[in-house]
Amino acid sequence: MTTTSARPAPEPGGPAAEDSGGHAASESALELTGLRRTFGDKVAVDGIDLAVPRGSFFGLVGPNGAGKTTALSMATGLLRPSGGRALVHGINVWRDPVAAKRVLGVLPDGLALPERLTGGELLTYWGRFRRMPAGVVADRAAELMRILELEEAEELGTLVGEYSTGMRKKIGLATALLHTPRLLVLDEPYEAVDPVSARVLTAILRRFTAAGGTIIISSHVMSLVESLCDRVAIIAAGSVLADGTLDEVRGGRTLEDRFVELVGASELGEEDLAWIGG
Ligand SMILES: Nc1ncnc2c1ncn2[C@@H]1O[C@H](COP(=O)(O)OP(=O)(O)OP(=O)(O)O)[C@@H](O)[C@H]1O
Repeated sequence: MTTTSARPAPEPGGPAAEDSGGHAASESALELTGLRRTFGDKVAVDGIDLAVPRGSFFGLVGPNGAGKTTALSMATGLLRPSGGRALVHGINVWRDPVAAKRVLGVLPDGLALPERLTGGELLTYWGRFRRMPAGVVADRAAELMRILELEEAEELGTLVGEYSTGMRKKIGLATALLHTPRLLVLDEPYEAVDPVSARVLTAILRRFTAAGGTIIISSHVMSLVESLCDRVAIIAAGSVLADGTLDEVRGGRTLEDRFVELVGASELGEEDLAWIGG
């Protein structure tokens, strides 16, 4: 297990030990160095260092407001860091975003989707946007829609704007998978997804890592992270409190116990909310 230390944060796109192709030779699928983000006086992410080995299934956990979404958004080119660096397979996300996004599949928090397209149209648009051959896009889109049980909605001409929250999650995941990324970064992928679809999602994600891909998920469901992930980081107040293999971080306890121990539990006192229930 490691803990973060306060080290000076390099600037986004700053110097790195890079190869002749301009990309750092890295064993990590994702490497964050001194990554930092402030909003006014608020420090959302406080110079975190994190390395996610290739082929791992990595869980990022932390309480509400810990900085998970902010960190993942900076790591995937969606939010510009105030300082520090993010490398995806050795590619600097903020210096070479096009190359980085080629190997990245992202399911962001609160995904904004074109509302006036059907799911199938969205995948077609997305595939063309990524310059994929039309036939490949059509085949993959049809397969993803079938496996994610969005086929019926497609046949009815349901627009993405009419999708339920779980359906939006699923079509978002399909867009993340379509171009065969090497690193999937999924913010709360299971949120609002029904149990049957969750099983399908798990099978897809396991197949992805079995084929050599790397996955990073954020989640509040500790049992889910324990069952899926081989590596975990616990973050709170913008800092990494622990990271390592699941067993290193748990230290012989459950992940939830370790989480509460590190983050601190708030107890409900006898006098609190005395008015509840009349
Ligand atoms: N656009 C923004 N403007 C101002 N503050 C922000 C903004 N985005 C995030 N924050 C603040 O940064 C901190 C980290 O937020 P973030 O959304 O990254 O947390 P999180 O760990 O993903 O939380 P949750 O588990 O509740 O989704 C919070 O204090 C939040 O209020």
